Amino acid sequence: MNDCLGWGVGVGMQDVGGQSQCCGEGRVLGRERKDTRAELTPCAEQDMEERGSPDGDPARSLEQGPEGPETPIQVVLRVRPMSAAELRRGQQSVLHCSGTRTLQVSPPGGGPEVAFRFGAVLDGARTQEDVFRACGVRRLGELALRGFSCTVFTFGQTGSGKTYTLTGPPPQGEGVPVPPSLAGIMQRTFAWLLDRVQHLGAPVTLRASYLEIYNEQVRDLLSLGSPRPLPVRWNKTRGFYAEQLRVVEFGSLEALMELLQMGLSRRRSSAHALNQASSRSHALLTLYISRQAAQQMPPVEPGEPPVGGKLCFVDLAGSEKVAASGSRGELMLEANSINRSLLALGHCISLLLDPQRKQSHIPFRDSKLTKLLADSLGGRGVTLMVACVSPSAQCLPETLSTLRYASRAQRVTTRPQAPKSSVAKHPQRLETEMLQLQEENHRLQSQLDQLDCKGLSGSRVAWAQRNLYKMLQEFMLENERLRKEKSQLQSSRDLARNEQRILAQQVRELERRLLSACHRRQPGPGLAPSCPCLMAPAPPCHALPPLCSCPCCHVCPLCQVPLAHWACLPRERHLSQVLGPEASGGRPPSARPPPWAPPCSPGSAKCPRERWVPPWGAGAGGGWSGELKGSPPISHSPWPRSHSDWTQIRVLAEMVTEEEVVPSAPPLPVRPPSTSPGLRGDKGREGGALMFSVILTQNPPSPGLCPISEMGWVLRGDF
Ligand SMILES: Nc1ncnc2c1ncn2[C@@H]1O[C@H](COP(=O)(O)OP(=O)(O)OP(=O)(O)O)[C@@H](O)[C@H]1O
Repeated sequence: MNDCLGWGVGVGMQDVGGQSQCCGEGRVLGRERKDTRAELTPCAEQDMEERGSPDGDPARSLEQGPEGPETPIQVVLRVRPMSAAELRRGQQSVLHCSGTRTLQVSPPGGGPEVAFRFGAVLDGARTQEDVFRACGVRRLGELALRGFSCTVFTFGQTGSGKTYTLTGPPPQGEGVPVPPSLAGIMQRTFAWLLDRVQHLGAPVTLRASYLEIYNEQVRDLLSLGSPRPLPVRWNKTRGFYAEQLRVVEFGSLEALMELLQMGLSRRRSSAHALNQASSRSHALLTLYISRQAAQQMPPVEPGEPPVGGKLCFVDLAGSEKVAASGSRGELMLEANSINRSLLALGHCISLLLDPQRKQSHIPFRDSKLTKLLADSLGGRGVTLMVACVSPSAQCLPETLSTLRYASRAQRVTTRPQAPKSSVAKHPQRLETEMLQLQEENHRLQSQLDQLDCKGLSGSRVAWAQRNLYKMLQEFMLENERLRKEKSQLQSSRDLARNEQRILAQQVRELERRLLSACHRRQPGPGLAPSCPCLMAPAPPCHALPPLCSCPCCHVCPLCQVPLAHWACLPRERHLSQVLGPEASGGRPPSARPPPWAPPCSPGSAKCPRERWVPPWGAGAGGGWSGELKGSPPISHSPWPRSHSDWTQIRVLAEMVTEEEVVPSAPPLPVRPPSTSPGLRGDKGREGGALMFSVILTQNPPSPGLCPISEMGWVLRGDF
């Protein structure tokens, strides 16, 4: 039997050496796909056909563009014979091959028959050699020699004959060789390839790698030491690949067979109810074929694929119902891992069927298996799938599942493309590629940054939320505290304003009384003071004769008691200091300095010998700098010259504040300031009443000139 499958990439059987190996009918598979796409088609008797090159030379196809034409995954169905155990149990066969491409399923109990159509259907009577030929693996080998990336993978439930199909039965005992007739597709392909290479007459370098995916870990079956997990990486030129995978160069069939045996012996397998030698991992053996002598080949950069084509054999672990296989413990874990990765593979295949989805995201990254098969399934490879099923009625559900899976897979297309030798690249193309790579690098970097931001923003958001909440709480407490403080300050301010108002009244009253006292001492015609509020004079007070009975005079200016009940105890002291002995009955203030007055030596020029005269009254020798607006200046000096002057100010200040005022240093006036703090008399209200204001600024023109300024005491108000 000749090879029976062909590929739309133009698997011309003109070989690399120019010899024709196989002639096909030249029917385009694209046209045939219409037939093969039908998942359930009426049975149609058709002989297995040889299909050769539809398009001729693949190199010509590649000239059509950067990517080859769309090529469907080829699917061959193999039905193994009933096993001895199944026959013993008297199980029926429910599968019947109808021609070379159609499988009929006859459910037990007389249900409706269903048929599946594939590229080739091989029943249990077919030999290993038949399978090898029917699968057209030699054509794949030719493509690999031309630089294409080709994959053969077996698929099916556990015990359906996948490993048998690819590598033949396991040895029956130690040292018992497997008969050559039972050799699987792989050994046959190896033999063909080595023979082919020998007859090429051109240098070819062959290398091999072998890995398994066991419990989602990639392990190197050809590693020098014990297999250890390998990371799966991706780059643009190579796609997904297992990093640090050992690639072994070989030059003979024996060497390659040894590598195969080495890998098979290392691969994980166990016994369960459905298979005595069940593979517990997916195994991938890859042959790298380079049309250059090893010496001519450029050194392989890390992450760079070996130059040339490749031929990959994938023996998938079987899907398994643990209830049926009776797997427990580790076996069950393995089964779960196997089923998960097969599910991911099936998902990718389903998505690849949708032409629109194919352009978008296919979740190859969902498992190591789909990563490593990404190029074979949806990329630039040429792919053959051998679906294996058991004919037993007991396996029918799994068999139907495999058939549906395979039917879907054969609708998946790839765009085979031969990798170019890096040395043959045109400089301009290299430059373009470099720019593309740089662009991609930037894009990936920005994606990574975004991911970082997102990834970090999640934790940062949580952190910020926690901290913001704490901060908010603190702010609320602070706010509450500030509110309380503010309301306290406001009430203090109101109190102070009240106090200030009262003090102002007191000062006014004092001024009036002082004025009255002065008038009494210096009586003159027509000088009787009139009340600023123009009311009639009030009855005499027990301390001072009130000037009037206006409301502003109803409070004692000294002790703030209503005048009618005035019993001001400190008035004597105040009055004696301010008004002199005539009013208080004691010593005059000038002769009796207050206790805070700075000491002065008798006879000193600065010693206040004269009696203090208020600015509004003529003084003998000293005076206050305050000016009486609207009146001629009374003071001889524009600035207080002596301690007594300041003393009087303090007395006034004390009377205003009702507190003792202690200057920090005695005043030493040197020169009059340009803008001096002072006591200004102002003619205030209508009616010509006298109003005075004391403005004591905190910024004296020169330090030391104003003791009150030095005290930092500021009083601003109307008197
Ligand atoms: N075509 C066949 N002819 C004869 N025996 C076969 C055939 N196919 C499979 N067998 C036998 O069936 C049993 C199971 O086969 P195999 O181990 O290849 O199944 P499998 O699909 O690889 O199972 P698993 O997925 O568990 O590894 C083996 O004993 C094998 O020799």
